[in-house]
Amino acid sequence: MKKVGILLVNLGTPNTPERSSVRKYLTEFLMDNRVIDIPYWKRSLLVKGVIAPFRSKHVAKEYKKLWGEDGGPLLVHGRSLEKKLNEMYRSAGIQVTVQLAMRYQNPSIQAGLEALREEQVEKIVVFPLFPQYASATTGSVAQKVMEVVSTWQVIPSMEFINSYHTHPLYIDAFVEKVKKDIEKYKPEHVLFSYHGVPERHITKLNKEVRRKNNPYDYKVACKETSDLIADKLGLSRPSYTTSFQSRLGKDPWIKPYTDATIESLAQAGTKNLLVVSPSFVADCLETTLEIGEEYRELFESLGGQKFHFTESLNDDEQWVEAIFNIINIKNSNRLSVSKIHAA
Ligand SMILES: C=CC1=C(C)c2cc3[nH]c(cc4nc(cc5[nH]c(cc1n2)c(C)c5CCC(=O)O)C(CCC(=O)O)=C4C)c(C)c3C=C
Ligand SMILES: [Fe+2]
Repeated sequence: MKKVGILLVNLGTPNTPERSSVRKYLTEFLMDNRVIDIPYWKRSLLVKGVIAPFRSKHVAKEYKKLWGEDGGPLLVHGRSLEKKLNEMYRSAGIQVTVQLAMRYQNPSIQAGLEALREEQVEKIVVFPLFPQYASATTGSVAQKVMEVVSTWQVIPSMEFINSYHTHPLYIDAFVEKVKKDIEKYKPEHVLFSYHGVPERHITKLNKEVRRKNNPYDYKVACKETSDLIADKLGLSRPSYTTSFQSRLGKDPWIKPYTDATIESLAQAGTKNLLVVSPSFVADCLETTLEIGEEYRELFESLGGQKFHFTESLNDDEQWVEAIFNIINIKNSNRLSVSKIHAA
């Protein structure tokens, strides 16, 4: 069997929670033309002149709330996941090395790939920690990985797992967590809140892949994930909703927006709400603070009484096993081209 390397990739984290590191992180992130897809000169003015210098103050404060001895939440959860997966392969007697990388800042994709090359792996499986495909996340990770390996003399066999938003093991991992919270809190309504993207991203992508219910259309994919989780929980509409959070800037993002949805739910008399965020497989600023603090305050200010949030998958055993089985090294070893789990 070929020696395989797995590159687990999440979004990124500043090196420290200080404003200067956060500014550097935001600059690298938002200068990616898959994230802010406008001409370079405009993006440069906007990001370097406005967003990074101003936003870094507030974001640094937010990171400081969640920063621990071992770094920010995405790094801490990612390292633990990496360790547990390495142990799982070792105990299964499969020769695999798992490396965590971040698309922006550190540990970098370049360092992760080079560590795998040092291990003399013959094949690399890239597993983005983004279940739903988006050009801004999964697409950007794939582009960066290709940029790095394209400089090598020997390009190993590569597999890009570019979507797993309907994979039963990913769905079940969330179902188990939400089921426990439903039993505990007995919410009247479950809100599935995903990170949003600008509408323009989806329009561009749908010009490229012209398929009904295109699985790479992020909005379609998020709704499919919600429906699958809801179905397994025995929930039916209107007792659950899908919405989109974390928008940035003035352009229209995909709707409905989470804040507007929470407002409507509260105004319609919902008192007990559970929020689940399946686009994040690790807790981070956008879950713990945006949902756990901002949206809680919003709901309560409009008469809501009980606001609950389901923790993400982080390094749960069930999630570790799910990744192990989604990647399925024994089968994937026979393949040398990209495999799409969603289609
Ligand atoms: C145009 C801007 C952005 C797009 C498009 C975008 C897409 C996108 N992002 C994630 C996942 C995460 N984003 C996170 C933080 C974050 N996202 C943006 C902007 C865009 N994201 C910013 C500016 C930030 C930084 C924080 C802030 O300023 O609000 C994070 C959390 C990082 C952490 O906590 O350490 C994640 C994860 C997805 C999945 C996605 C598209 C589908
Ligand atoms: Fe984001």
